Amino acid sequence: MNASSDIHDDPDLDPDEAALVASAGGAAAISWEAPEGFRSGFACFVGRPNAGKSTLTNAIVGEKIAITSSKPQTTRRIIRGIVNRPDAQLVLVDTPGLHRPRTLLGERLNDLVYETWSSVDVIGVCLPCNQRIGPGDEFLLKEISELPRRPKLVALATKTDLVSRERIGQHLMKIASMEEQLGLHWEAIVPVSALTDDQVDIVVDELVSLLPAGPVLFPDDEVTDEPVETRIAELIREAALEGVSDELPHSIAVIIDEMRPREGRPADKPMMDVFASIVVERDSQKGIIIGHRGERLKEVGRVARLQARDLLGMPVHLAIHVKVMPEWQRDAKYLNRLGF
Ligand SMILES: Nc1nc2c(ncn2[C@@H]2O[C@H](COP(=O)(O)OP(=O)(O)OP(=O)(O)O)[C@@H](O)[C@H]2O)c(=O)[nH]1
Repeated sequence: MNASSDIHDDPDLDPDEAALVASAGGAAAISWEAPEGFRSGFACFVGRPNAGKSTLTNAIVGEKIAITSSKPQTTRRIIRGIVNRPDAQLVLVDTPGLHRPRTLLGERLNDLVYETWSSVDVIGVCLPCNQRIGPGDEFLLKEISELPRRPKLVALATKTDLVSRERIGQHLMKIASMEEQLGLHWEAIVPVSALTDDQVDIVVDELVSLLPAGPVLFPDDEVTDEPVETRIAELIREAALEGVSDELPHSIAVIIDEMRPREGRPADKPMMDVFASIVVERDSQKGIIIGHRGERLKEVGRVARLQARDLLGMPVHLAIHVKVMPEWQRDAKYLNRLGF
């Protein structure tokens, strides 16, 4: 194992940051009793890689919680977002994609997927309008229909902004015909574009209508119960994946080595020190991440630092090391260390 390239951004407050810190103190938790007829429960989105699951989750929850990327299969952890309404609380669970396991990591991820599917009340099946429904989608639905405890299903025809109305119509007909073909039942079929925010509210209405009666499950000022360290690790991973070659995404993991408030700062001007490692499998991959004269890593740090600052509501000093851990995806010891 070896470490390299360390980036340190200028930690001084700029006026923007000062404003952010000033406005971060005022949020108060509101608590209320669940009224008669209140519904609560869990939902997740499934679909082929790139189907738009994370983007839809973000559009619904209205805060950046899951990572989105133009590369397939980058959503690796379960991340919950919570929608609070006067009549319901909807907890969204984001799952990794299901794929043929080639490594121990692959097997563990698939187990996680089945576990998540079985534990939710509703599954939203994302079927992008710009791609034909194929064997991959059918495989996924067959797996769901064979679960011992089958949740309710809603079909979501995603990315409607990319195609014509005529094409949307054909796509919806095809989705409807899957009921008979695969012996399943859609509670609803909803066309939606998360990108242009078209029908996102209808998706939420449908999901909520399928939840059981129940109390508030999480305090209503919580957007996600994912530890903040995990969310910052995801932000760094997302930034590191931007614009890198196709073989890299599966080989990247991020560990937050340490996160602590900077000592000696005035109480009204806090700052967070974050020490993180990007883990890759080979020296050549380390080179790609770091880039010529460290330029790429510096950019990764800059992007992730600004997002971490928004998340924490205070300036962040971010130091990133790149480490090589050969074959980490196959090694139980490394996987445990990385939290899988
Ligand atoms: N035009 C358009 N693009 C979208 C929409 N939703 C998602 N995308 C894009 O599609 C790509 C994949 O979206 P994601 O939300 O990451 O897809 P995912 O299903 O979570 O992908 P995996 O994590 O790989 O399983 C990204 O480039 C998104 O910007 C949409 O409604 N319209």
